[in-house]
Amino acid sequence: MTSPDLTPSKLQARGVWKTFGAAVALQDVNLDIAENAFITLVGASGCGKSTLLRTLAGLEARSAGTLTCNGASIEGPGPERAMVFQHYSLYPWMTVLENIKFCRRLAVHRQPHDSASVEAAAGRADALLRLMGLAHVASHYPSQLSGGMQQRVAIARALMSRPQVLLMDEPFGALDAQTREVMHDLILHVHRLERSTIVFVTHDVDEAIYLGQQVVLMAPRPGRIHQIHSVPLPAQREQDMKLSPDFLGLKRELLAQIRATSGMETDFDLLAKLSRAGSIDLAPEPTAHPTHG
Ligand SMILES: Nc1ncnc2c1ncn2[C@@H]1O[C@H](COP(=O)(O)OP(=O)(O)OP(=O)(O)O)[C@@H](O)[C@H]1O
Repeated sequence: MTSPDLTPSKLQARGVWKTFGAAVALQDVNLDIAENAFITLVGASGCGKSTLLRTLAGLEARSAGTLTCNGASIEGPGPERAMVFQHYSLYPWMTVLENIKFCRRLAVHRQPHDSASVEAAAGRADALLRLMGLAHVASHYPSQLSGGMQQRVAIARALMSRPQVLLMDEPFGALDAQTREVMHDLILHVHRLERSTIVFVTHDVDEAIYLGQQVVLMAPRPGRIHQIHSVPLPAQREQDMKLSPDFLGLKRELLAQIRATSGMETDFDLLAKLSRAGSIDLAPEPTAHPTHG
């Protein structure tokens, strides 16, 4: 993860802390994210994944340390960084196309613009509609779309201003398993095409491995980076790879680390404990066979 000094990181954290009163959400976070990387953040609930993402977005101020994008200190949101949330946050009274163009419209109002820039924006919106498979619903309203479609609109909207960095907070968390798989391949395609740097938060270890070139495993109380794993899979992902020994080996290791760092008990641990306490008997009673005399 650490880049040589000659190729500066796109995003860099040095000694970053974030506290909420007595709670330490981030403890001494150091991270280098290279340009065009796809990084996933995974870990038990409360380990600081969202807080780290929000500080990178500039939505949350850090308590200590330095955080840079392109070498410049992050002191708030910026046009080079876009965020996608789990809940689609679309404007219900706008069509799909209007939603996608909306952020761009805000930006244009801040700058002098000419017909060429407006035309370029229209071309970009059309290209994103096609890329995200939304061309046939351009004039629909969000309530007429499935959850997966709504999230595609939210991603297209985030991409409209050509951000260099896409920060995604459990964007597929509310989708069903099949839709998630489609979205995984779509976001990998978007990453290849747009050449953006993506930081993606998830609870789901399979999702973290399938999408990430590197998986940053975080641990709670205090929130911190536990270990950074490189994903030993070919760059061009295919769904079948989820059954490969490399995938399953990393999955096993990540799950064990999440359990160990969170003090989480599996259902089996809990059953074993109850059994030892005498509250439950796991061993089946030997069945008494009727004797036929
Ligand atoms: N605004 C806030 N005020 C107080 N405490 C907060 C706030 N935001 C986060 N925290 C605390 O900081 C810690 C990290 O929270 P965070 O939401 O970043 O974790 P997470 O790994 O994203 O969790 P989850 O996976 O459950 O979303 C938690 O203990 C949380 O309670």
